[in-house]
Amino acid sequence: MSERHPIIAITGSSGAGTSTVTRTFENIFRREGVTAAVIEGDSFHRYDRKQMKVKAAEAEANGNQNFSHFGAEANLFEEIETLFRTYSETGQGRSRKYLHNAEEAAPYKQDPGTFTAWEDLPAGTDMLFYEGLHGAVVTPEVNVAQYPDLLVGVVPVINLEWIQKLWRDKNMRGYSADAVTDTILRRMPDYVHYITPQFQHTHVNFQRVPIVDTSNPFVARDVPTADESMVVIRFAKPKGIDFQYLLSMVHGSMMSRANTIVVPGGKMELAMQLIFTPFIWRMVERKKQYAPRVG
Ligand SMILES: Nc1ncnc2c1ncn2[C@@H]1O[C@H](COP(=O)(O)OP(=O)(O)OP(=O)(O)O)[C@@H](O)[C@H]1O
Ligand SMILES: O=C(CO)[C@H](O)[C@H](O)COP(=O)(O)O
Repeated sequence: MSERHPIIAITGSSGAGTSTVTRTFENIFRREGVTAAVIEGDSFHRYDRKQMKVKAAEAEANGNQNFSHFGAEANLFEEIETLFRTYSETGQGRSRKYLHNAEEAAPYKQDPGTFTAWEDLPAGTDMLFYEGLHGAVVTPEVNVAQYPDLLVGVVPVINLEWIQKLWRDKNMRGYSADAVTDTILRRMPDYVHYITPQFQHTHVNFQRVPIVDTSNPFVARDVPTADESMVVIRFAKPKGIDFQYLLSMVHGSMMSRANTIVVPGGKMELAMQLIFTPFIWRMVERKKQYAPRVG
């Protein structure tokens, strides 16, 4: 935790919706005049696409069919921890990008599936914003979860997560349904060991729940829309959260537990704005108290 150089981390599986949530935060940042250094978790994969194929084949030859982008061996957990620690102490650090498709790769004149060079973060940012797979990872070797001042989990129920992943990987990244299904299967042990345990460290979880039948995600043609879903929002420490205010502002919301509010899917962005804008105000205020005084 750092008053001077705060960190927000949005953590979730592939296709969970962390990029979608990031756009909501970017709107809040723009409105509130906050500059954030935005980090994409995929840039902390250990291998580029070609190397990953080789490593997966080697693992398979040694009897491991579950080598995956969710696990410790295929990611640079230490570097994520170092980035968070360095930023919280100094407001600086290094990042790069993983270029998923031709569109992302074109501006860099690189091939899809490669990394850009490591670069220093821009100077003078108000906060670090991480979005990706491992923002709250804890293993015997690393503890990434100890650093963020605000740690948000994005976790649709699993059938919806798979539908979202299948839709995005087919339509935006050019993979076949069979290839995505194989990836989901290969990643399952790492999903259980590295992805889900993070949600016990997060401060707030957003769980999208469809209210239409998603019983066979592998044949679904469309992602259930916002109107076809509800969002369960759970606060690890509800003290200080003004639920009455949220209930009055978000039409159609209700409490399902003392620390859990449920909102219609179409109100997720509004709920996020109402919940997170005051957090960001407080972070900016605390940061200002530490700013060197001029004159
Ligand atoms: N709240 C939402 N309402 C409707 N659809 C959503 C919502 N969130 C995500 N989706 C759908 O899920 C797809 C995946 O979302 P997104 O790209 O945000 O995932 P991600 O977690 O960033 O994945 P990755 O980390 O692999 O890039 C989107 O293309 C969109 O179709
Ligand atoms: O979304 C992902 C993880 O969050 C991707 O699966 C990962 O970044 C690897 O991408 P690719 O298999 O296309 O090289």
